[in-house]
Amino acid sequence: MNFTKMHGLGNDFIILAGEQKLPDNVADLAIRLCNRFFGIGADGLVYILPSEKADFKMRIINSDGSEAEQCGNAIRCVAKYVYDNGLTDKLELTIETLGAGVQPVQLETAEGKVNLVTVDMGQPILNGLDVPTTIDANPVIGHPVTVDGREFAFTAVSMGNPHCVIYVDDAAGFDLATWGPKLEKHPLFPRKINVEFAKVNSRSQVDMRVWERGAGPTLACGTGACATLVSSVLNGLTDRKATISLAGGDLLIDWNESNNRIYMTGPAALVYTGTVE
Ligand SMILES: N[C@@H](CCC[C@H](N)C(=O)O)C(=O)O
Repeated sequence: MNFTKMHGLGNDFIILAGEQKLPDNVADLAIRLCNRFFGIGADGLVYILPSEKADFKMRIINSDGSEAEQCGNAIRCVAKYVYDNGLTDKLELTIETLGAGVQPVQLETAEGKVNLVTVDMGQPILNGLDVPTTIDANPVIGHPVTVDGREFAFTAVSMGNPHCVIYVDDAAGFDLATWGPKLEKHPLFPRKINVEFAKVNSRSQVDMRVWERGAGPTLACGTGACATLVSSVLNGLTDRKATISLAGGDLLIDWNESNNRIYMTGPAALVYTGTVE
């Protein structure tokens, strides 16, 4: 198999293109290829497929073999891949996702290659049962969740995939490994959840660290950055446009007031191409 390794702010992916559909053994393949010791190593396996509704379709399989509905960093990598490899010459295109519909994407190039991508990530889902959580409220803001005797307050947001945002005193120093997996699998979250730990520094800048459903601690999460901005607006902590600073770098997130849509701008990068059996 020919593959391309790419990343969005260090959230890294194995990109496979040229297939017509996902193989039957896609979960096993993702687990094997994403393994950082016995495989190529990545947070997820991404397929670029033909679409009947959009220019391209993207499917994202987490490193544990579970399929996610959407991935903000991967969609930027897909956009760069298709342009840089001559599969399209459009600087404005559409990409179909499993759980967030068809998403319009704008590309910025430097020396003929894509370096910055803005994605229309659509409208956030705030109804608790739809995120999904087990909480029948709309929106779910500052709801308590207790793990091992420690209580956190979370705000629930779906960007096609589920997120809970928790405010902490020190996001960069937060103990993700202890609390992340327990929150990810808490019974309040029937399809598990991506967990963002955020520290608001000003009305236009937030530090965030993430424990991802199906992938663990990653250096960045695009949908998580969108969820963090939405949560921060709902909690009265930031304006509708802010920089979300992740371990791998910054994303600019803009929640448009007139159409309720979220625009994410950030880089995408090629690491290398290769072949694997
Ligand atoms: N890293 C991603 C999200 C990938 C999917 C996630 N782990 C899930 O299971 O929902 C992003 O950049 O959005």
